[in-house]
Amino acid sequence: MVTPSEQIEHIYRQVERRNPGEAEFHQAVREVLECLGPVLAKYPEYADQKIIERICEPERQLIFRVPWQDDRGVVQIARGFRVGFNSALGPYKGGLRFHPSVYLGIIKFLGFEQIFKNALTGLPIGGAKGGSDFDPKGRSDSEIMRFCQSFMTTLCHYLGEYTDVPAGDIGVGAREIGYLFGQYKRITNRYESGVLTGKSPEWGGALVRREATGYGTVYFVEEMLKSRGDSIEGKRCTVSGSGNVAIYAIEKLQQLGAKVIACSDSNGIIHDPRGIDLTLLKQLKEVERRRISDYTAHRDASYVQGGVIWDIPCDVALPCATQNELDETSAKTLVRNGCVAVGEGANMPTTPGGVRTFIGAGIAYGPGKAANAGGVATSALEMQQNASRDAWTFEHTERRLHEIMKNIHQDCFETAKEFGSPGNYLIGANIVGFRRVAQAMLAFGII
Ligand SMILES: NC(=O)C1=CN([C@@H]2O[C@H](COP(=O)(O)OP(=O)(O)OC[C@H]3O[C@@H](n4cnc5c(N)ncnc54)[C@H](O)[C@@H]3O)[C@@H](O)[C@H]2O)C=CC1
Ligand SMILES: O=C(O)CCC(=O)C(=O)O
Repeated sequence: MVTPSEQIEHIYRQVERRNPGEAEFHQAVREVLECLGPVLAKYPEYADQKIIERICEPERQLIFRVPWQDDRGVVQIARGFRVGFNSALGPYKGGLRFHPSVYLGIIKFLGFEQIFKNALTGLPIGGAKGGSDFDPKGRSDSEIMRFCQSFMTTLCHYLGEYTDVPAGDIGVGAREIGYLFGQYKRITNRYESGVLTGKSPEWGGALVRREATGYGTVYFVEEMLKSRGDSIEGKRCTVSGSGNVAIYAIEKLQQLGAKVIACSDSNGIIHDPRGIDLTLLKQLKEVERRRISDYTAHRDASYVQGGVIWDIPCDVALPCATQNELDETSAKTLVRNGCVAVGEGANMPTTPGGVRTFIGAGIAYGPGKAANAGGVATSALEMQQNASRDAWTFEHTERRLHEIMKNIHQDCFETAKEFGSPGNYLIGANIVGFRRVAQAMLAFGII
């Protein structure tokens, strides 16, 4: 008789063997699979129908050449990716990442995470991710436009509001979505608003989508603290990154009465004990697209090149930059310094050792697929508005986002309890997301 944990170990070994060299994908799969033992014990039909094995195999994977010309007239060749991982709950949905570190293993880890995250939102969206190893840093506006046009020239054949709906991620914001949408419209001869989300509100985008991931992460942390009789008000917070997710996490933390004392970019960290000046940060990062070190030219704060933000004592830590940015050593430092809550705005920012440290210490740990689901949830709200040719107010959309985040928290909280691990949001999130997808897959038969 093979036990559920032996079955799971066997499946994981198969995934490793079939996807060599994709370390981030292996890490994401292992984390989910390690939570599923009690689920297989309760639902033996999942094993009979090989639901886990099917979920670990993407439904489709596209890799394509993206040739483009730089401002000097030199031809450049990048690689494009789009992985449609699972469409049991709806059309493929997930962002595009433009960053030189992108390869198939990164896109697959992100796409895999997206399956469960999207299921957690309770909205009808499947899981996908895409992107390119194109490096937008230092590129002119016209280079970005030419690259986006070339990228979409190939990708457009695989998209559609009922098929696959990309959005932004690292290196892809409203500017890139504009160029991508323009090219899609030109090639297909269709003004298909619902084919991309994260659009500008002037031409079909949802208000609050820009803010949604950061705001949602803070709402999730607020719920975790509330469940422990605590609140965000007055907390000292550190937020890594200074991109879309970080900026709007800082905004919501400040609105709720917290003080954010540090943020970062890939070069270094800013420590501003009086509290980050958000107007200045937005001007530097969103308008002027500068490095965060320039903050100190305008304000009395310290900049540490290559510093570790998690060394700064705080009550609440929000990793909002990139995968594996918070390791076991940093996790131990945070716990030792009295940190009571961690909310992952980024995807898989904490290494497995770091996650074990947080859970072992009993602090409130909100895993990315639950805590940062507000971004994709608001993308689904953007799709709703596009489908009904409607545009909701900021207040209405933010209220919907807030409700969704509260529901995600509640579902994770209750499910962790149901499976014997109260307070463990990692187990709660993975089981809620997995069970929803698994039930739909069972209903569809072997496809
Ligand atoms: N944009 C969205 O709606 C969503 C984004 N995410 C995740 O949030 C994270 C951040 O994404 P965005 O803010 O959209 O990207 P972005 O491109 O707007 O910003 C990324 C930020 O991270 C910083 N960064 C990158 N590597 C770093 C490192 N090693 N150390 C410190 N800082 C570093 C960059 O300097 C930049 O400030 C990513 O993990 C992304 O997958 C998750 C859910 C939705
Ligand atoms: O809004 C979306 O469709 C995707 C957001 C995303 O890429 C993510 O949740 O990591």
